[in-house]
Amino acid sequence: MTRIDVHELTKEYGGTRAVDRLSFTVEPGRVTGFLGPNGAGKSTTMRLVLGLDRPTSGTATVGGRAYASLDQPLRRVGALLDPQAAHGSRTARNHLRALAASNRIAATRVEAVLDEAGLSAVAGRRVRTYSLGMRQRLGIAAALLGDPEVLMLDEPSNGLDPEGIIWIRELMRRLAREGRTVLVSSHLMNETASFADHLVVLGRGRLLADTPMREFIDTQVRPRVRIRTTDDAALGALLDGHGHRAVRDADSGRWTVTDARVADIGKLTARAGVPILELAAEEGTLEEAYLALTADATEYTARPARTTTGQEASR
Ligand SMILES: Nc1ncnc2c1ncn2[C@@H]1O[C@H](COP(=O)(O)OP(=O)(O)OP(=O)(O)O)[C@@H](O)[C@H]1O
Repeated sequence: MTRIDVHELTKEYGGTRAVDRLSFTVEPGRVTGFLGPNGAGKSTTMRLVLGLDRPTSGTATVGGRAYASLDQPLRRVGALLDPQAAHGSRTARNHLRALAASNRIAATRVEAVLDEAGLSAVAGRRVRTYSLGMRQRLGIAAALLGDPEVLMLDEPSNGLDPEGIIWIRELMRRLAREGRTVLVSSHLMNETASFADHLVVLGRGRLLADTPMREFIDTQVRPRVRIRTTDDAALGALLDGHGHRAVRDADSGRWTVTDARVADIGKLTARAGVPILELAAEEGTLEEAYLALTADATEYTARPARTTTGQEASR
């Protein structure tokens, strides 16, 4: 089984510390989402793992070895870093054939990955005529070419249409099920939530979290309960009387009780005889959890828009 091991990794560009004493392990058999604000150091870390840059200090290894020392590296590690990497004047098929030949990969793999990426019908076209999504598919096909145990994909959903997004999600899940090591960076939180088992989160080059996804959300987002009644006055008084913080949305008539569990609120309202139309636990989302964690680690933020409270009545 092949792990990616990053140990005390540091990379400085001039005065900028892009990666700062970073240590984590990417395990096989699961998809690890690699998250962090713009400039957090995700791409730099991937480049260091691939030996495309030299670390200032520390190590990054694949299966215990530096990438540069791997024999036939494309058979061990497949990577998508830059979808523009293919030569525009070549056809997609020829681009992959050249890659296969230089890495002693069987030519039959070319047709297999073209098919896998949905590019068979356009494989004879020059890459310069490809859309961003098609280039992205070609980059993923190239990453899969050597049937590698380790895959590192930098924002693979970029430019993909909805069908392509579903494809890449299923592909990553399947690769993990096959026991491969899959590291995927993304800024799309809903997407990441749909495919990642585990998360590594960076902020300003440092490790902010290395945790299973569900645990990450549960520790960052307090539990909430959604509740609707025919007697708002009674419910409001009951929650208030028991020290619960609750907000009622005027449009839907739903209350959201923060920091509460559905079993407790259910018992409370049942005992008090408050009629209930709806009662549900509200799951925290990855986006909420991520924003809570990275609030202080975001270098580049737009001025927040002025928010309006609408018709919410808060208690
Ligand atoms: N070749 C380089 N020369 C100088 N600075 C660089 C270089 N590559 C990256 N950096 C700097 O290192 C920091 C980390 O950049 P990196 O691209 O790794 O972040 P990222 O997390 O991938 O960001 P994004 O989400 O925007 O892709 C940034 O401050 C960036 O400007």
